[in-house]
Amino acid sequence: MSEAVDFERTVMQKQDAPAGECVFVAKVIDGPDRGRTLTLDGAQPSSVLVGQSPACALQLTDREVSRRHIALEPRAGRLHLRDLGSTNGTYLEKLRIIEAELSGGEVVRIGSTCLRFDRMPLAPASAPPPPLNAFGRLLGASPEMRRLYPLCARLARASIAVLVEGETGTGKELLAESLHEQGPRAQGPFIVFDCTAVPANLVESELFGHERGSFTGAVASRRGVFEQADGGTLLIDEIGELDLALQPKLLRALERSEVRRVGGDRARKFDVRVISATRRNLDQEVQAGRFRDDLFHRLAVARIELPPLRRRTGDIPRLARALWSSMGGDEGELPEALVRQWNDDAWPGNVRELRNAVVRRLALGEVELLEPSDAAATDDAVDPAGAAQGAHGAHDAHGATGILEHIISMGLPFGTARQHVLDAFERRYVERTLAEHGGNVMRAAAASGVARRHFQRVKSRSLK
Ligand SMILES: Nc1ncnc2c1ncn2[C@@H]1O[C@H](COP(=O)(O)OP(=O)(O)OP(=O)(O)O)[C@@H](O)[C@H]1O
Repeated sequence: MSEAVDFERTVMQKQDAPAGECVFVAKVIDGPDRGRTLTLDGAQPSSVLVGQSPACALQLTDREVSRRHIALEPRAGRLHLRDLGSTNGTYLEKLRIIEAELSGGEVVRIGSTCLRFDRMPLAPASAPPPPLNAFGRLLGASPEMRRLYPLCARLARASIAVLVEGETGTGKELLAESLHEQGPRAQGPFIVFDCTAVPANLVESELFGHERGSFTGAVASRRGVFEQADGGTLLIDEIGELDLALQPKLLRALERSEVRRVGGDRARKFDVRVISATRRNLDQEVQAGRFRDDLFHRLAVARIELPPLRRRTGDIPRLARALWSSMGGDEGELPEALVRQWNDDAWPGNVRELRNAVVRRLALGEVELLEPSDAAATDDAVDPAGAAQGAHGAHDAHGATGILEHIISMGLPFGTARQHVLDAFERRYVERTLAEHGGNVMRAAAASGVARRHFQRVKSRSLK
């Protein structure tokens, strides 16, 4: 392979392929598994794998192929191919590739195996996705979301372990909760454990519980999240962050359906459905030896990958309007121009970021009405760095800077100007937090980290 050209990160894409409903067939045309095929019809819940591991949809015996070598995912008439950090690389003709958009007819080499990818029109018998606009509280009518719903419905009824994958803010927790709510365990508890939310030395006792005196600070016995979730569902969030040393203990607990509290000697049985979620690419984590293959199999009996918001065709305006109404906004008061602007934004924080934008708009309406050109002029003068931000970050900065500029330009004495800024901040903070918590003062106070009475006082003062 001396003549191969290596790229740091390469996205190959043929320009001439027509989009549309189709299936892709991957066929091994050379190598020890010659003749084997894999059909990808887009009905898969997430990307499918090719490699030596039993987790792979196309399992190869080729020793030069990594356990998880490539991932394949049909996307809008093309096949997205991703190398999963393989040892020997993935080659399209002589180019070593990291990612590629295939449109059919390509031959890809992994190890000593050659795969040919053919694209075929979808048989007419294949029905279009059913016209569902949501699964539980997870909204979205894009084809990318709709194709997940039938699987979600089936998984809700089952009790098998599910791994939910997706970027931050794509709704992994909401999906897990919806799976719980739509299934037979709905009456049981839904417990969320976030592997990043507690210090590393406490993760074990949070998961499995502890007995009194088992470590400094263990003043009382405590049930772990498995015991708490008994009869219901446990969401283990950010599973990719779980310390390698703890992974065998979790595996054992799942295999035996029992936990032993830290410092305890009695095994306690549990009846829990486990859903795990991750922002990381767990295939790559397994490949890199940071996540155990056996635990992965236990957790990922089924996999669902939530697409990023930017890939959900038509969902941004729909979600914006639905979120606006659900938070008490009057229909028709969300300006079309703003919805169009949002539709063009990238939303790296996905639905969470869009939701926050809607909340902000509801609470701060008139501030965000600043014309972008006026705001940009002000912003550049005050904060040159602001101009370098992405469209979204810049937009965020304009609101705050706009208020400050406005107050400063009033020519008030320092003390009075500062008081105005504080008043404006308090008013907007209270409005926004209340809007985020459906007007419930108790929950808004808890989210703000202050006592309810204090929050109520600030609210009375600032919203009078
Ligand atoms: N499809 C959706 N419909 C309605 N609301 C959604 C949807 N997806 C996400 N949300 C909302 O966006 C916010 C973020 O969702 P969630 O916490 O489930 O994302 P996540 O993928 O678990 O994020 P993270 O990886 O950062 O933990 C929540 O307020 C959730 O209710």
